[in-house]
Amino acid sequence: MIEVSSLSKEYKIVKKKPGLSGAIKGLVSREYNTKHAVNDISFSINQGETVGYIGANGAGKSTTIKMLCGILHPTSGEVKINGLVPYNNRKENARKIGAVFGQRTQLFWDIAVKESYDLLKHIYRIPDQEYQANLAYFTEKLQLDGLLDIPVRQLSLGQKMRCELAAAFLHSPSIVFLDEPTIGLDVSVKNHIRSFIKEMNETKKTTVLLTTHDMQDIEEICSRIIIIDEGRILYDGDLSSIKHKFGHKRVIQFELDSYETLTFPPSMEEKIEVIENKSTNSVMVSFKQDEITSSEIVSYMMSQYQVRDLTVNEVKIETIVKEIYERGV
Ligand SMILES: Nc1ncnc2c1ncn2[C@@H]1O[C@H](COP(=O)(O)OP(=O)(O)OP(=O)(O)O)[C@@H](O)[C@H]1O
Repeated sequence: MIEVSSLSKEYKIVKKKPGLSGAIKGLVSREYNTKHAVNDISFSINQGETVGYIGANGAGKSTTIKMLCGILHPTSGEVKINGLVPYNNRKENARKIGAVFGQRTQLFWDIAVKESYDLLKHIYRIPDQEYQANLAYFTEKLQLDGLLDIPVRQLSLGQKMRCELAAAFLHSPSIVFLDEPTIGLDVSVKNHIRSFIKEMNETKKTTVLLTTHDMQDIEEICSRIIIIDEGRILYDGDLSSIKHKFGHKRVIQFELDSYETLTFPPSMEEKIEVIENKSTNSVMVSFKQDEITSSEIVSYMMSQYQVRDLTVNEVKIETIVKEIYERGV
């Protein structure tokens, strides 16, 4: 379990004075600006939850994750990971958590991947049986065969990220922090990585805290999102309720057999917008979910026309998040 209460982190940034005289004065007396990177945030995450921690560049995501991992001390407030304060118990905390920082590696650059894993086995004191079982499982799931004997520096980005994920899960952590795990990867590797993370959550009940700018990662992995902006929490709740709240517009596309004219009852007509393409017999109906339901529209169309196919398009999470940044919750 992750418990964060009134957590803040300030960075002191030296004010630079202009010119040579400014630089010399700066050697004697320094002035600072204060950056409130994380500003009084509180949340708790239960074992087995999958939470997306999202926000614009510079919102304070990495700073939060670094405090949760124990790398940074907060300026005020507190973090507890399974009852332990991470920055006061770094070693103990490290045994319980796994981390992937998409832009950095925890593998050793010049030695074969398998040798890095062997070192991690010793660092984390992983029992031999557990290590062998995990390694075999990850080799199959992440298709690591053929990569284990290669030095990390020779791997492609996608290969390296698959190896990084295995490294993060090798000691069976109960919580993983994933900071941009799919950055720069092609669609097929992204899918592979997303399904692996989902499977680890479902089978081992690993808690996942995921930071990403790729909203598809969030859609596919997370059931809850926390949105941070300028160090403060803007939204904390499940993905489905925010979609319900903001995803007012839905679109249903119908493919029909040939028909004469398209008509709707007046009570329905005033709640929908219809775009018709007679040449392809396709009809697009858009509507607000709080005014009329998809099933009312679909039932009506099925009763009046020969419907060959239909698709319901959900509003995209990207659109919702953009709207929240722009006008708040
Ligand atoms: N070591 C540091 N010294 C001074 N300021 C810092 C330091 N690290 C981060 N900051 C500032 O704190 C703020 C939050 O940074 P942070 O890296 O936590 O954001 P982020 O949400 O992870 O951004 P990104 O999506 O770009 O990675 C930013 O304004 C950043 O410039």
